[in-house]
Amino acid sequence: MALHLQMLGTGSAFAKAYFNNNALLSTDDFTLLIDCGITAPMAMHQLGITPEKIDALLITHIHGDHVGGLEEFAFRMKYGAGRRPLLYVAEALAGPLWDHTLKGGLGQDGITCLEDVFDVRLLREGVPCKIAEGLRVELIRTPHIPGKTSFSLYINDEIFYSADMIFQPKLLQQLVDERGCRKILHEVQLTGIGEVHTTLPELLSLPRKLRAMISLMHYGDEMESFSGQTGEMDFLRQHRLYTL
Ligand SMILES: Nc1ccn([C@@H]2O[C@@H]3COP(=O)(O)O[C@H]3[C@H]2O)c(=O)n1
Ligand SMILES: [Zn+2]
Ligand SMILES: [Zn+2]
Repeated sequence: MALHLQMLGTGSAFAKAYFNNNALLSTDDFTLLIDCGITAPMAMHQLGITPEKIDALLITHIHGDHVGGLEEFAFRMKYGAGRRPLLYVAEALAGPLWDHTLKGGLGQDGITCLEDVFDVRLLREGVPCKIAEGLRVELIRTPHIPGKTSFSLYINDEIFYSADMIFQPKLLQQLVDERGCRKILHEVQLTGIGEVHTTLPELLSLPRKLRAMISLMHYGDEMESFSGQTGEMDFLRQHRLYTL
């Protein structure tokens, strides 16, 4: 079954020309939203996508550009559709997501925990989870910021979707050599040092075979000025439909 990708946004955390780097991944009859950032409600509105049309959410880590839209999503599903959306989240993130991010806004009479607004499915690192027919996801813990637990995704045993992460060339090479990875959707920081992200020069240092598999996302407003400077790698464009 073909997998389709449509990015709600392809921007870095503070990009203004692009929405937050959130992805719609769809099979023929199931749509998963990977991350739901601050700008996700507006991006969905522009695309004519209501929360009811999304079958499940999955979050990679707790930063505003990845979870900041969950409050609106949950409220609209509860008071609009009258149901709890499916939320796939790493065991390690479920507690902090409620306690440190959502409780303040969503907490009220009748809503006292994550499970009151989401149908929570806990994911374990390294254990593939069948989310739908033709859609399996495995969490791979990848370093982002010290003390900030973050998970990249290995999808259908062939597609790597990076969370925000510092450069991990050995992981990328290993996925390709040993696990049959054929496509890499990778965050990129185009300017400055890559203290908490992967820089373009780092990705350009990868072997050509890997570069040819990479599409870039989570980039800044300066993206267009880097046209032609990314070697074999292309920029994912927000809202465009891709078949993976
Ligand atoms: N040590 C850090 C921590 C955070 N940041 C910025 O904050 C953003 C949070 O969302 P992000 O997409 O992970 O990108 C982070 C950096 O821009 C940063 O630049 N350096
Ligand atoms: Zn981010
Ligand atoms: Zn982040």
